[in-house]
Amino acid sequence: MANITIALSKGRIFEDTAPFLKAAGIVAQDDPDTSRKLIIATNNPKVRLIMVRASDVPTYVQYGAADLGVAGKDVMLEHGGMGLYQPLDLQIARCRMMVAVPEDFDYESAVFQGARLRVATKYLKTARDHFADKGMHVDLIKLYGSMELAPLVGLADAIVDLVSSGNTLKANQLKAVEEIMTISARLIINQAALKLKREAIQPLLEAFKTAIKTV
Ligand SMILES: Nc1ncnc2c1ncn2[C@@H]1O[C@H](COP(=O)(O)OP(=O)(O)OP(=O)(O)O)[C@@H](O)[C@H]1O
Ligand SMILES: O=P(O)(O)OC[C@H]1O[C@H](OP(=O)(O)OP(=O)(O)O)[C@H](O)[C@@H]1O
Repeated sequence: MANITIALSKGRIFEDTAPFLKAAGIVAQDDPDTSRKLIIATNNPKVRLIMVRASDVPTYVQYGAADLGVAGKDVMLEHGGMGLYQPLDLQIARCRMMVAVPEDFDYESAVFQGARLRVATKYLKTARDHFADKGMHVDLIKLYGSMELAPLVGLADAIVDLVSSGNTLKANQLKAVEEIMTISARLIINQAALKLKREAIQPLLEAFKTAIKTV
């Protein structure tokens, strides 16, 4: 069997992917949340995990530094998906991409009046497409995290960010005003690797597919 490298990010993607790996007979030898190792061996000497930033997962897989990976739809939309197969929606790390504003901001009126809003986000492509579809002119401000802060300190009128429980919005006196799309994480595969290492990858793919219903 060929050697297989799987790119994951620590935290929820690693935790939610672990049951799928287990279903394929793969168990990590270290916990990435406590270990500083970036390459993690598994019980299978032919399979290793690499731990990268969530938004870097598709890049590692695109260039073949990893054969497989797990990445959110949010990340895939920003990346573009070039050179990648996305055969499975694993239905993990589920959340929603939303537009949010301060609780006392009348978003409907602002949209109706054609106000030019400043929108802070990490998700430039998704936000650009969303507001273009609505025919709205917005000024996008790129941030790398903690978007919820931007409207509180006058950096932006609105944000585009992920929402799950809604607790982060609530804790910062923000409200969701539009859902852009639902988000979940996908298995991604390097297209060349799938052809060259099909024998090793196909059983993994099958195990992941079966596990979607049970995990
Ligand atoms: N609150 C949430 N609930 C459920 N899933 C989420 C939530 N926030 C993000 N996700 C999903 O989990 C993925 C990984 O999130 P994580 O917080 O680990 O990385 P990140 O901080 O968004 O990325 P990066 O480290 O590259 O900046 C996201 O790409 C998204 O698909
Ligand atoms: O609706 P909630 O359940 O409060 O979740 C929403 C929060 O979750 C994500 O951040 P995350 O916890 O991943 O922090 P990070 O982006 O800084 O890693 C997202 O960017 C929101 O801030």
